[in-house]
Amino acid sequence: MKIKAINVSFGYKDTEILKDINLEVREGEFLVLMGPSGSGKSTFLRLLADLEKPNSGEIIINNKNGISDIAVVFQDYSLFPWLTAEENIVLALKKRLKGKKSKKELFQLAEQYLTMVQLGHATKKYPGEMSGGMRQRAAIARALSVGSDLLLMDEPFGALDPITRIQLQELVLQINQDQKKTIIFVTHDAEEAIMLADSIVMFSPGPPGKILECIDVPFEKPINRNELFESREFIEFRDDLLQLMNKGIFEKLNQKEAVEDGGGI
Ligand SMILES: Nc1ncnc2c1ncn2[C@@H]1O[C@H](COP(=O)(O)OP(=O)(O)OP(=O)(O)O)[C@@H](O)[C@H]1O
Repeated sequence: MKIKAINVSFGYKDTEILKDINLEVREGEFLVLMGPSGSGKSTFLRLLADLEKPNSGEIIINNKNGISDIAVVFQDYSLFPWLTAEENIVLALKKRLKGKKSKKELFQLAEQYLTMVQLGHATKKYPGEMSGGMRQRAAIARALSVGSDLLLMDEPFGALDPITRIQLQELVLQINQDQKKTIIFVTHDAEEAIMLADSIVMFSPGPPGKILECIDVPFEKPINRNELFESREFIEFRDDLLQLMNKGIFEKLNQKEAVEDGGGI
């Protein structure tokens, strides 16, 4: 799985949303996208998932399994509410396996995916009957069942309580490591970014959003969360990351004020 964005720009009508995005993602890499609201992170995921096309530039995704669908997990809405957990997964499997498996085999496979995310006990539950954490586990199982090497995740844990969030971070780290999936993950949370990422891409405030910097995370996995959070290296790294994000925001605010002052003359 190789992913490359070359001079990618994208906009709606008269607004440029992303400008000159150049990025290369290694096979098996856990890449985190950070940046202020409106910097185009979700839009960039939509481009990677082929839900939008760039206005210029090129996105190259070489999916070695030959799967054309790319799995996406959003903060919400990744499941059909009128289907049970297992039916949601069977639907994805049906699309992928196109008549190669019997109905019984599809349901068995769905159960395996749900067991993988510790939801083996909840196969018959509807999304509305599950907690937020369970829904996101099911959404991850559904995404895995698509069979793609690439998993795109758009603030998937933003609405979860801290303990569930930590449990699900561990789950995606395990998926990245054990199943060698390449993961591109959007978050606003610096600690989450550092825990998960091999590298972090910081977007500047849009529009148009640009890549401000690409930073390698210097902490070796597996990370002991408690030890890391108490270390000076971590605190300094996190503060630098937040400073980089704030620098972009302040520059943007200053530009805006300059334009408004100029406009008042
Ligand atoms: N369908 C659309 N039509 C026009 N503009 C849009 C559309 N979708 C998004 N935008 C604009 O594109 C810009 C980038 O939005 P996007 O959701 O990609 O940002 P983001 O960095 O993911 O933000 P957040 O962190 O708040 O999720 C925003 O200014 C948004 O208003």
